Amino acid sequence: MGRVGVLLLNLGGPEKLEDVRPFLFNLFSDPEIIRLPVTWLQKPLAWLISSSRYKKSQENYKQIGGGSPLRRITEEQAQALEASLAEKGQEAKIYVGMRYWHPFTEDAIAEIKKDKIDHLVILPLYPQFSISTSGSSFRVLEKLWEKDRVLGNNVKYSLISSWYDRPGYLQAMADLIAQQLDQFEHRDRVHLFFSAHGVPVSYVEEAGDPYQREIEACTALIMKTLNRPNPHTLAYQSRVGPVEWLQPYTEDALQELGEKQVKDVLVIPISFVSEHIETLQEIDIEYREVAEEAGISNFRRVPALDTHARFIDDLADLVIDSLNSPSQKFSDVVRPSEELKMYPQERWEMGMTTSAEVWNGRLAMLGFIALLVELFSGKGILHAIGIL
Ligand SMILES: C=CC1=C(C)c2cc3[nH]c(cc4nc(cc5[nH]c(cc1n2)c(C)c5CCC(=O)O)C(CCC(=O)O)=C4C)c(C)c3C=C
Ligand SMILES: [Fe+2]
Repeated sequence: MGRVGVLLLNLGGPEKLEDVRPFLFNLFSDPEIIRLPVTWLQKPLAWLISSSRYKKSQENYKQIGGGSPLRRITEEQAQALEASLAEKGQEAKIYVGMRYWHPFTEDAIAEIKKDKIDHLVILPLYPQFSISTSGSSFRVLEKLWEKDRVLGNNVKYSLISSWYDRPGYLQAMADLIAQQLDQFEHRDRVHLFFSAHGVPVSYVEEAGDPYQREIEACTALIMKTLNRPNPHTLAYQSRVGPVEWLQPYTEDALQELGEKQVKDVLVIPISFVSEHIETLQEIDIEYREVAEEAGISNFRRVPALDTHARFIDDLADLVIDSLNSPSQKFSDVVRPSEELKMYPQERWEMGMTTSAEVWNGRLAMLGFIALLVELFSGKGILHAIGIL
């Protein structure tokens, strides 16, 4: 098998307040995050949104100590995984590849080439697959493999697209939930509130993103593993922009529980395995306020898995299993197909005619001018709906 490497994929986060704006620019430049009909508009729009959003976003990062803990935690997970693999007799070097901030995926791949890795296991730290997360990182990798002969010829890879149904992951989640439940005075009446990061509805309904299906299956499996009688709800958080996202929204679902006189709520962040801004700021500060105003007096959150021993042990088993079984290719996972429509292609088939392309261009130009006017005047539709 030769030299084995494991590439942990993650989103990345700004480490300092000055990083927030370029981080947001990178994020909104990704066509898997904002799907536009014309590609040339992507960067101007990313510049516009990051320029107008970064101050609000910086305020949130200030509340959690001035930066995202994601790099530190992902590196700790990498170390723990390397140690766990060594204990199981599998030597492997672990690399971290972030999509929108340092250490970037491209830099990790440069290291992998330098270290002459023969077999690379590609493991996203997202339990469930989404076009916007694992899919986007797989696309970056696919392009690198296509472009670079050394990679294409010398580095064999095993691709893991999602792993939300792993027994060790489920058990680790259930253990963390049980530990928190047992700290409530009336533990059987606590409402378990699964909160997943949302995606726009169009990702699921038009582009065929399996994310919602996997989130729902994961919630059911965790409830089964936990084996407690508590009622539960699944809701979606972190909505951005004016389009419809998966529902129910976390804030509405909390309000509804308050109206039903529910007093004890335990929030379980489900789409991510590290603490990050959306657990530390959005849930712990913003949603806590919503809950308390709605009359939920005991509001707690389950901590993220981070380097939980059972979880890391299971990731190590997953890596070993994937080395010994046939792997999917990037093209199996992210090439547009009848079921899964990655950006940009199919949604814009109507744009394949010359006249439609011309009109797309004109409309995009008009839109861009309107955005510039709005940015500088502070008035317009995007301000009215809250995106700027
Ligand atoms: C499974 C997890 C995630 C999905 C799905 C996801 C989709 C998604 N996110 C945005 C917009 C933003 N995401 C931001 C930060 C952020 N998002 C995730 C996870 C998922 N995103 C993480 C782990 C982080 C980083 C957290 C950190 O600690 O820094 C941000 C920036 C933060 C902010 O300004 O609020 C934005 C913006 C979209 C549009 C989207 C799906 C289309
Ligand atoms: Fe996000």
